[in-house]
Amino acid sequence: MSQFKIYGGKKLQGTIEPQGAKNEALQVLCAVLLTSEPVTIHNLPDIVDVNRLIDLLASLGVKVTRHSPHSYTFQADAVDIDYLYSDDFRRKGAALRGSVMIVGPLLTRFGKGYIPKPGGDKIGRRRLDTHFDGFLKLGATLRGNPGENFYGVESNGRLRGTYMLLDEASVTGTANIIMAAVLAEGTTTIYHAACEPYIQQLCRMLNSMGARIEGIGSNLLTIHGVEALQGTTHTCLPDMIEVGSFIGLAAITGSEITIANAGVEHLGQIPTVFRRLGIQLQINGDDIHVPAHEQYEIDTFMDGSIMTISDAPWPGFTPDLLSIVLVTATQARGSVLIHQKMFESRLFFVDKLIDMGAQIILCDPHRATVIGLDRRQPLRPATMSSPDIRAGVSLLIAALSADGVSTIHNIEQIDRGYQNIEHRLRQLGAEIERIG
Ligand SMILES: CC(=O)N[C@H]1[C@@H](OP(=O)(O)OP(=O)(O)OC[C@H]2O[C@@H](n3ccc(=O)[nH]c3=O)[C@H](O)[C@@H]2O)O[C@H](CO)[C@@H](O)[C@@H]1O
Ligand SMILES: C=C(OP(=O)(O)O)C(=O)O
Repeated sequence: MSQFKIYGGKKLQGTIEPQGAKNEALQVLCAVLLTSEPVTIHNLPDIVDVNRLIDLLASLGVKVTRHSPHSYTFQADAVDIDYLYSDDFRRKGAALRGSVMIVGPLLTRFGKGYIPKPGGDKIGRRRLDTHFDGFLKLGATLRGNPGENFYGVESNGRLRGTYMLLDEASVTGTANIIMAAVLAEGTTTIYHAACEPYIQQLCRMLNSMGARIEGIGSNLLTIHGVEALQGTTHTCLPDMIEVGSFIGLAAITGSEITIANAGVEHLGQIPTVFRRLGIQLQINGDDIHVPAHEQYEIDTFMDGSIMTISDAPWPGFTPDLLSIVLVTATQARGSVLIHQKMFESRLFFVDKLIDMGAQIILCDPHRATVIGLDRRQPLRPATMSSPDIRAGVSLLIAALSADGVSTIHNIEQIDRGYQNIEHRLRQLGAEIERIG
């Protein structure tokens, strides 16, 4: 297992550009299975999860042409459905969360879709009920044995459009059901749909392939099924989670950083939430300039009560940035309650920050109160291990702000979602070494 050695306490400076969005990439890659024609995708992040999914597609018989690390053409004109029965598939499919989204396209186009219990971060229970309830409503039947951690759906003939109210606005669940419904017979209405920019982008791509999806950006989607889809070219948006990560990094290290081509119009609540921590953000066109902050002061609510930052399905604040907000708050002036509503085990990493000298009270698995140090004392360097992708980057940010040498183990978690991060941060002046 590899490690980062970080020589922290230095101010950084310069311009950094976000990679393409990981969670969008995982959706649109699965969508290539919906047509036999070529689909070209640009701005794919060169990260472990995306490369694993591309490898899985290739194993399924999809022709993969790599133009650059970020641009590929895929052609699913000879899909090998028998691969779904192989041990290799059980292994590769289980390695990442995003692989679950091959089920919808395979089911609707080939009449069967299977998936081993997918991987991804260990951040609490991550159920798949929404996905499978949706497939069943479209007329599929369950096959396989959930006890064996292998789930399958099959259909005899074309899926049939219907009305469905999702039990929760699951991001990958909505994407999976949309992809199944675009080729179903008749009209599907999905209420309580997730509508993250990832989903909006998927819907735009599918419409450019000939799908008929209405209501994009809302929680009520109407999908008129079509017989077949054609090829297209699609470009992924900048990764909003990277944008938020860089804002937090700039503030806590007191660095002046410009985030170029940040996809500002797609960031939703992200700038507002960081501004509530007292961070100034200057938006110049599509760039975000974060000036060097000697201090930043957490706002209170209008009535003077303590600020709470919590996650919610889009257009609420994404859960994937709460760990970054939390670490950024440790050097602010003032206090904030971080309330992680969606995931049960995503805040446990705060014990590492407490070891580094941060003042945090973990109230329960979902809530932590941060009492900002107002830079009275820097965080202390530490040796730690990255429990999940976002906690990993939060610890990396903490280490960059700490005076001295820190080590982070299990950085494979960070590599899942951040492209060549040490190289990009070194260009801002960070001192980071990868060992192993
Ligand atoms: C590959 C990918 O795209 N992963 C993202 C996707 O995961 P994923 O699609 O797996 O996450 P879901 O949206 O299904 O659910 C995430 C968690 O939130 C809970 N939940 C969800 C919706 C809701 O209305 N109420 C609720 O409590 C679920 O029970 C679950 O515990 O969306 C998550 C939520 O934005 C992100 O953290 C992940 O980065
Ligand atoms: C939780 C995340 O990823 P995944 O769903 O792939 O585990 C994330 O990107 O923060």
